[in-house]
Parts: sequence; structure tokens; C-alpha cells
Amino acid sequence: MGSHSFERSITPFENREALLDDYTPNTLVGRDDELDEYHEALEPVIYGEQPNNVFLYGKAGVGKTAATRYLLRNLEEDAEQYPDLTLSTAYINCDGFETSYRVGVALVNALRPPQDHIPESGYSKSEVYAKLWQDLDSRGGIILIVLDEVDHINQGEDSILYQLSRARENENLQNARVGVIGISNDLTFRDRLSPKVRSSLCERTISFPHYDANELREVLKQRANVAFKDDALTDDVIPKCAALGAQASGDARHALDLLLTAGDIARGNNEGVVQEEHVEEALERVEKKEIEEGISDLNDHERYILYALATLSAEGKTPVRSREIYPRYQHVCSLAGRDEHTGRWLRDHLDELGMLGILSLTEKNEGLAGGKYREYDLQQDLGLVVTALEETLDSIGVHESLSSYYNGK
Ligand SMILES: Nc1ncnc2c1ncn2[C@@H]1O[C@H](COP(=O)(O)OP(=O)(O)OP(=O)(O)O)[C@@H](O)[C@H]1O
Repeated sequence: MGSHSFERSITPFENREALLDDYTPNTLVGRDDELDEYHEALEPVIYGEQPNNVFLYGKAGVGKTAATRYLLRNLEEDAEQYPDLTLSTAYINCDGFETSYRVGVALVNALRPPQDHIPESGYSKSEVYAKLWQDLDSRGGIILIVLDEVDHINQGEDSILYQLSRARENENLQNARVGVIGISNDLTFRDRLSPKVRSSLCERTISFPHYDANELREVLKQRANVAFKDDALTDDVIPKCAALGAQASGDARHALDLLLTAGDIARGNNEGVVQEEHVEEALERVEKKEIEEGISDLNDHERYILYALATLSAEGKTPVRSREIYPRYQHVCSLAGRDEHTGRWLRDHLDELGMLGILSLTEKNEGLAGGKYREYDLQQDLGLVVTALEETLDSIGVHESLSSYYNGK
């Protein structure tokens, strides 16, 4: 048995924290056009004018949150030179807040010191709103409210988006001027909003495209300069992480995570230099973590879809069309003793799982004879998916096609 004592030893890191998700670099590389547009949308703030409401969208890890942190930090610093300008910012991640009520409470609390926080239940929605307008108005000046992952707010429960983005016109506020910055990974969210909410929330819409491998190299180089000691990376490490990040839909988080994990693996082996093999080992760990996280966020029926697709994959039948998945999904529902959703529901959710990177979809066009359709397959290794679905398999039973992949109880 190895020793479990902790001692400092060989490490490739100079400042490991520079690779963590919440680190904001001093400059953002590869996002010039987006930053220009974003900067222009925020420009009125520095004149003390009513800010534009801004809506940012783009897939995971393309720098939406990083660009927001970076520009708001600059804006706050630059605002200090104008004594007549009062600027406050509030950041809310809407993950877990499905209703306007809960977002309202979170916002009130974000603007108050901890001792004055209000509880998550007990007030009516109009009471929460009243407190919010009062708090915003007594603060006054310009208040920028960032609603990250805004698509987590349920449709039909999104009155707060309209209320906030039209607060002054609706005479909820007299003194304060509020600007809302909505951020979303879900490319369909904007289209799902009611026209009224859309036109006020999305006054300026900025789309963030995915990074290509060259841009990711620049992102990684910049962070590696801070994070690692001189000569702690062999030359192939950054290009490798960048290429893998570009494959993972141009996701900077994935690329940075690979670099961090490769560094951790090297340090764990008592090696001071990170090499390509470490990145390969890191890839397995990072993919495993990502799929586990992705699957753990799914609800029961979404897991049944994945279960159904996993059995078809194990039988060598993938890629498949949704109408071939449907009977298998029905079968999984019957194993679970649950009523199935409709074929239409299945198609919508297959596309959603595709967007999350949990499964892959390919558009097919067979012309006049066959028409257009989509085919689906697992995006990740079957063994990984089965492991991540373990809880579901434990509770409803293991389909025979998966028994060799399953090593649960
Ligand atoms: N241009 C960039 N320069 C340096 N770091 C970047 C850049 N773009 C993204 N990053 C880093 O990549 C990670 C993911 O970026 P970010 O959180 O901004 O993604 P996002 O588009 O907001 O996606 P999500 O919605 O998943 O949070 C963060 O650690 C961020 O600092």
C-alpha cells in the first residue's frame, strides 16, 4: 500500500488556478467581433443612459460568460472615473430556478447583504416583485442584471423577463435604470419566447460561434503561460488539447479541462513535464466526467430514451431513425412501469439530447424517394453511457443486450 501522506514534490504548475473555470483572463483572445458588438451594446452605461438589454447565445464553452465577466469588470473599473455615475451589477445563474418567483427571490438576495436575505418561500410573487422594485430604486443609478442559463426558466413562468426588461416603461422603477443581459446555450430559447418578451429582452442579440482549433490554441497558450512553469509542456500538448476541443464542438472549457487534467496526471506521477500521453489519459477522464454530468441532469424519460438507444447500439443497429427508437423506448417505459410520451415528444427530445452532445444526429436527404430525416447514435462510448445510466438500470432492470457492459449489482 502506498503512503497517503501529503508532501510537495515535482509539479509542472506555477499557478494551477489559472486553468479553473472561474478564472477570468486579462484579455480574451479569439472573440474580437463579439466583444466589439457587446461593447457597443453596453456603451450607453458609461453616459448614465438606459442600457440596452442584451441576449447572448451560443453553445457551451464558447466564452459567453467569460466575455460578460471581462466586459463588466472593465465597465465597473472605467465607471469609477465618473462621479455622477452609479453602476451596480448582479449575476444570477438560473440553473435550478425554473420560475420567475425563484429568480425574483435570488435577485432580491443578490442585491442585499446576507443578514437581510428573504426566504425562498412565504411571500407572494407580487410581494417579491415589490421588494425587488423597491431595492432597485433605492440603489438607483444603472443596474446591470446578468441572467446566465436563462433558458432554465420555464416557458409560461418567465414574466420576470418581461418585467425586468421593461421595468422603466412599465413604471415599476422611477430612479434606477436596469439593463438585462440574458445568456443561453439553448439556441431555440429565443424563438420560444413570446414576441413581447423577445422584443424587449433581445434588444441586442449577439451570437457566439464555436472556436476553431487555431482560436483554441491561442486561448490555451494564454492560460498555459500563467498556469505552468517554463518548459513544463512538450510542444504537442497545446495543439492536441486544441484539436480535441475543436472536435468537441469548439468548446474552450473542454480544451482547458484537458490541459488541467493532463497537468494533474503528470503531477500525480511525479513528473514535471506534461506530455501528449497525459492528454490522452486526460481525455478519458474528462469525457467520462462530462457524460456523467450530462446524464445526471436528465429526467427519467430522457434517460429511458438514452437507455433505448444504448440497447440499439449494443445490437449494432445504430445509427437509427426516431421511428425505430420509439418501440424500444416504449419497451423501456413498460419495464419501468411508466406511461410513454408521444413520438413527437421523442423526436424533440432526441434533438435536445443531440444538442447536449449526449447523442449524435445526422441529417439524411434521400431526395424525392426518401425525403429528409435524421439518424441518431450514441455520441460517447457505450460502456461509458451504461455506467452513467447505472441508477436507471438498477431500478428498472438490465436489457439483455447490455448485460456484458453492465457490472453493477
Ligand atoms: N476567449 C477566451 N479566452 C480565454 N479563456 C476563455 C475564452 N473563451 C472561453 N474561455 C474559458 O473557457 C471556459 C468556458 O467559457 P465560458 O464559461 O465563458 O463559456 P460559456 O459560453 O459561457 O458556456 P456555458 O454556457 O457552458 O457556461 C472558461 O473557463 C473561460 O474562462
